[in-house]
Amino acid sequence: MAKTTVSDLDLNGKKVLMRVDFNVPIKDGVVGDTSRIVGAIPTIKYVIEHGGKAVLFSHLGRIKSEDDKEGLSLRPVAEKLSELINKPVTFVPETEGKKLEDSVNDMNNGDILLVQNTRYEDVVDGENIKRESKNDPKLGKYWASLGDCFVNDAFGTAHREHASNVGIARAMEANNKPVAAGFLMEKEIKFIGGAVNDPKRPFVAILGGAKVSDKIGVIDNLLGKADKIIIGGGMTYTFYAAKGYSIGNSLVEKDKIDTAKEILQKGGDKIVLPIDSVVAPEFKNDAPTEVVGEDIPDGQMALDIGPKSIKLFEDVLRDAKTVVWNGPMGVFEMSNFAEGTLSVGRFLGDLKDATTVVGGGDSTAAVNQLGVADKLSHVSTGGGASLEYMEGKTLPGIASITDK
Ligand SMILES: Nc1ncnc2c1ncn2[C@@H]1O[C@H](COP(=O)(O)OP(=O)(O)O)[C@@H](O)[C@H]1O
Ligand SMILES: O=C(OP(=O)(O)O)[C@H](O)COP(=O)(O)O
Ligand SMILES: [Mg+2]
Repeated sequence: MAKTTVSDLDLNGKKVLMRVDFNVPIKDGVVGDTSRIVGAIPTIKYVIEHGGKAVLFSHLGRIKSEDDKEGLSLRPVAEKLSELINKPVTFVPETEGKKLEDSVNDMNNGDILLVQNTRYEDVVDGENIKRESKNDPKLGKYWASLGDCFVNDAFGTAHREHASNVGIARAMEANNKPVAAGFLMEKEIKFIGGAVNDPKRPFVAILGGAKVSDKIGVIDNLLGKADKIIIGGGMTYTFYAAKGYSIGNSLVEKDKIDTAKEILQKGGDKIVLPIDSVVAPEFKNDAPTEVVGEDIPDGQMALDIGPKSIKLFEDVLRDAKTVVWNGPMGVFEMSNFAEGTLSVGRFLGDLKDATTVVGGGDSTAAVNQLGVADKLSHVSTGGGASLEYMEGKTLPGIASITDK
């Protein structure tokens, strides 16, 4: 890679600002899947073992109001990191101010500090101003002023142009301070880059999850590359709406229905949609469930693909030689809506002679829950990031790392 990496830096005694992607599943204050934390540990260890002071930044979830903040504190992640790396981790519950500055200045070589969720800066005094997510240059400049160099190891966030990745990098470069990639970033770029260049065919992409408007655009590009594109999960119902099916209270992004129509027209029978769904009247694991066909009844929401869809998808995947999967097939965090996701994961684990790539914070959690991660070719910490990288897009998080 023609990018500066952490091993090119002089770290001894330096305040090393690091962007990591610790956007991990948390339920009732307890961290679920730890892949993204574990993934960043080699770089963190390298920094502290070379005498650096590691100052970590990450986002967690999406903050739209003051009420979102408490449940999206990074404190449980600091505790989990400390347990996994077997060292104390200082957590600073603020994203700016004297306490943060003093805490950084008080660090000794080899210390680790985690700053509060960078998206706390999206809502200031109750106003949703998106300082972090819209990359307010003043914020990047402020954070950059806290350190001597910047290491970006957040591959999962590389498709975002935010203050805590691109903003810090630009401000650092403006002051002639180094900006480098971490080892996870390096590893992901190497693998994802090769995964779909000249793929062995049939090449099947599976797209699900909940980030419909983010990821629907990728399908258009994948149409030119993949032999089949399976749509599942929350992505399904925007396509159902485009086909004129009723969708009840299922997840839908209305302003993407036209995009879905265009994709269906262009893709023809390349696009494979679920033919049945598990529905419930409420977003709750103990709500009564029912399997329905392509029309979702009023008052019901579709929370998983049904058994016929699982069979259909398996038939499409059976001969595949390359499979790329991002986004769960249902709300797998609730056991009654997990079967679709777990079945697809199991099937991929058993596919013979195929390159299988699974990406995304939540999809990774699902394959780890199943214990099939070892049977896959690559499990990526990035969902949206790996999809956009495969499309051949320049990811802002990567572009902002200094060229060698
Ligand atoms: N039918 C559905 N309705 C609502 N949410 C869904 C549905 N299917 C999947 N999801 C949700 O999608 C989320 C994951 O989506 P996403 O973040 O795009 O995937 P990844 O993290 O793997 O990239 C999960 O939290 C899951 O509960
Ligand atoms: O979890 C993430 O992406 P993913 O859900 O596509 O795997 C990244 O941390 C990016 O999060 P964002 O989509 O809220 O910017
Ligand atoms: Mg996710």
